[in-house]
Amino acid sequence: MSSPESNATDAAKRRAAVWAAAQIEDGMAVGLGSGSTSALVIEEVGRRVAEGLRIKAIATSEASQKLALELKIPMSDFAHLTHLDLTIDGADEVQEGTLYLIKGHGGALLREKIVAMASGRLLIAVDPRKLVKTLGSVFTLPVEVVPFGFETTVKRLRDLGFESELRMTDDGKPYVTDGQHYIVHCKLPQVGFDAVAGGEELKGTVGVVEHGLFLGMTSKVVIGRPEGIEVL
Ligand SMILES: O=C[C@H](O)[C@H](O)[C@H](O)COP(=O)(O)O
Repeated sequence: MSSPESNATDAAKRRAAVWAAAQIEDGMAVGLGSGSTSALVIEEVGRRVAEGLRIKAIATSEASQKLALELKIPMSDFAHLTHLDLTIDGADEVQEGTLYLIKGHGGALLREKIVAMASGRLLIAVDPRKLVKTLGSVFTLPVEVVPFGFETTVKRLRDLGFESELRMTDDGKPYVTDGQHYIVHCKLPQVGFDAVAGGEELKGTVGVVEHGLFLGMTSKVVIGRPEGIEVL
């Protein structure tokens, strides 16, 4: 049985998701995010498509693509669309003030970043637990790495000062992303961490494909609250 707390979180996610999906206009090219909040967005988009909304969409993960197809959302790809009007996605952490994000705990950060970068606007839908004062205060930072020589990449990340651990599945194997890479979870220093400089350092590390810091990319954040929604 689900707890009152998880029911409240689910309701908050749904409220944010419904508001976010309502921002899509007829004729738009839309990026569909990944994770549990994005799944609610996709459900709502599917409902609107069934009612006649005409859009083309690109998904940020195999799971979101599958759900969108089941709901008969017209899906496209970057061979046919070079620009998206709006992407709606979730986040693991949203830093108050800067709207900097940590993303990727669902393992989808690389495609999410590619889709967000191709998008005119990035709308993030979250429940209130995702708001933080300091990035990394609740979640680690997922960093996507090439499997070959990942041991050496983890060592380089540790040498940079990040406590780093390879993400494993429940059956003890390395977690593999949709792009066939591994994920390393890095602990962000909680004092004096410069997200922009840190992001550049991570990006410049051999073996790193991408990291889950989304900086200066967010247009708006919608937070589902018990009494309604709040938009930042
Ligand atoms: O890789 C996963 C994504 O970045 C998700 O958007 C993020 O983990 C948030 O997921 P959820 O809405 O399930 O909390």
